[in-house]
Amino acid sequence: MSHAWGYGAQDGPEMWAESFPIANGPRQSPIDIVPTQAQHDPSLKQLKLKYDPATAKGILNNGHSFQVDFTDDDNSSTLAGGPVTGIYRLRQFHFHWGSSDDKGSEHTIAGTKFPCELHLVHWNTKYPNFGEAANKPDGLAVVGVFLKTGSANPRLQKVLDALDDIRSKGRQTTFSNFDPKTLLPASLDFWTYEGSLTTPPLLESVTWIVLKDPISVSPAQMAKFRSLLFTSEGEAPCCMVDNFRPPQPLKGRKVRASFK
Ligand SMILES: NS(=O)(=O)c1ccc(NC(=S)OCCc2ccsc2)cc1
Ligand SMILES: [Zn+2]
Repeated sequence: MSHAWGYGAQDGPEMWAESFPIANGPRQSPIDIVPTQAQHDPSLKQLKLKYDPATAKGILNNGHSFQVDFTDDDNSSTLAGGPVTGIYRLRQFHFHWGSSDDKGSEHTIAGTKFPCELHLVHWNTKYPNFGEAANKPDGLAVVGVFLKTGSANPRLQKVLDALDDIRSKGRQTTFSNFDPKTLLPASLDFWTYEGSLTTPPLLESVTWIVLKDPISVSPAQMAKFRSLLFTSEGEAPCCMVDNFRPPQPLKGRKVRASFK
């Protein structure tokens, strides 16, 4: 049975539970983060991110977003500290965005939506590989970064310039010598909670680490994201926009803050 899913009226987030019943599970993502209800946890360690630009491999339009993939056969690019135990390896990063600047992020802050959200996806090296880690409760750690409209962000430009080569679903090209740390804000203050993948298979295996501070993106740069297509070459073109899942019920989960 095909588990074809998307973000349209017929195959979007409201329909996903039909093929992926975990969509109504106890630890689904994203969520609305309410800062006044998050508890400062002084036992949370500082986030330790170590990325080697040489591990950047390629950039792919996967029909839902685009992702920059990294070689993850050693501990060259890793996440440690913060809320996690052990070492997690960087697998890929990707984004979610809207058709207009008033929406696009998956997590929201007290109901506020951002035009775009970056996800850096890591897997726990206590498991042999991503696929094995992806279905374990402590298998994945995703760092979320909000993008806020303002001045152009020069650090995004290399990624955005590559989009011309991957306009349609299935297109990919090489993407090398890139340090994703350049995409992060100055402060690594974060909120953290136990959640899931925000797209099918919606596995409840993600420790979410959502940074408090956004990075900037200009309206012209947002237009570049929106120039991508959900569709393959030869199909009627459908703009890749609004590829975000709305916030899901908290179901009693606690959100912790690394800062006061
Ligand atoms: N938006 S998200 O960061 O929660 C996110 C991250 C990764 C994925 N899925 C990936 S990388 O799937 C790779 C294929 C796979 C293998 C085992 S389970 C999925 C989906 C959503
Ligand atoms: Zn994502």
